[in-house]
Amino acid sequence: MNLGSPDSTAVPDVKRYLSEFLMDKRVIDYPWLIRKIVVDGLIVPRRSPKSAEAYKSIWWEEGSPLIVLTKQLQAAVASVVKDMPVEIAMRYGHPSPQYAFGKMLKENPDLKEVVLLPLYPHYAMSSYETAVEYAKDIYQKKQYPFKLTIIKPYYNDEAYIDALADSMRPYVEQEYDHLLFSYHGVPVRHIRKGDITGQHCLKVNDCCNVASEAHKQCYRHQVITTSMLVAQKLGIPKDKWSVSFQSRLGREEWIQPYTANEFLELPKRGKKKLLVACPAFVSDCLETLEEIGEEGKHSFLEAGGESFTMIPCLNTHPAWVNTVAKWGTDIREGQREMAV
Ligand SMILES: C=CC1=C(C)c2cc3[nH]c(cc4nc(cc5[nH]c(cc1n2)c(C)c5CCC(=O)O)C(CCC(=O)O)=C4C)c(C)c3C=C
Ligand SMILES: [Fe+2]
Ligand SMILES: [Fe+2]
Repeated sequence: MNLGSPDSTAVPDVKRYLSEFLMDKRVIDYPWLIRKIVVDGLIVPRRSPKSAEAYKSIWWEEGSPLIVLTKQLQAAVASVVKDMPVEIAMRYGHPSPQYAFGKMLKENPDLKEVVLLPLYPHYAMSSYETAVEYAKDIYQKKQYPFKLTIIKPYYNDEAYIDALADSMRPYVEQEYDHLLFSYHGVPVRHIRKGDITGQHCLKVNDCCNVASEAHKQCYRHQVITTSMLVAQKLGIPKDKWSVSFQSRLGREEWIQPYTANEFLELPKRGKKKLLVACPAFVSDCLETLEEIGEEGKHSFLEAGGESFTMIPCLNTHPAWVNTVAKWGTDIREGQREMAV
């Protein structure tokens, strides 16, 4: 299950998509009436034409890159686990979890268990949590006869880290000055709100590096961990990589450092040949192809950078396809460590 995209790059379709996305109470978590005024009264009308232009610049003949790449992942996994049906669903737009569950059940009337893999390695209220809660709601309302098993965030899973490192290795074998892990950002408030202990996140000094139960839901801790494990696996020294956060929306403070600022600062520190990886996204999408690959590249080169290389997301990398297939078969065979 992935995030979803508009049905087309036409402004009305982008409006519909942005409204569904931003009216989600786990994305813009204001009381309903305020959310409605801010989202449908201000953000959506202002943002839709600009967003539609951005989508146009990355759209493929077959459709949105995020949807096309998720379909390609589905086909690749299905070709490995030939005896297990594989479907895709989106949190917003199409296909919905209801469509995917219904299709699987229709084609396999004695279906016993469905394994849901959120295509987000890290826990965030606005990504993993909303996808899972939405699918669970539909599952409960429709009273499907099968069991629903959900894969937990895999940000530190060995097979996931191996696959990510494999996909990045050819790039780090070339000459470069710095590797930037750019993750989708979230508001600072969401990090505090998700702290299950109520006394750890952004309260304890260097919180993300101090062991805590809070890390089960701490996006910042989880993305730092992924970056550290991948850098270790690839043998990249500490001063040659860093983490930053992109895609900020609104005036509120989001977690820092901001990727857009890093693109301006890195050349000043002599980091002129840059590699960028975006592991918050499993499939390349608007936020990687346009925000980083087009806008980000332009601003880094304008600020004195010499070369800018974007490392593709996992997409259909064979190591990732095999990992997903193995998680599915392991769960079917009763090994449940991956499940929530
Ligand atoms: C790690 C995954 C994601 C988190 C966390 C997340 C939080 C988040 N996003 C917005 C607002 C927007 N995000 C948009 C696009 C977008 N976001 C993600 C993933 C996460 N978002 C993806 C994969 C995409 C790309 C979708 C695609 O079709 O390619 C957009 C829409 C595009 C735009 O107008 O910029 C918005 C808006 C918020 C507010 C938020 C956390 C609170
Ligand atoms: Fe987003
Ligand atoms: Fe933390």
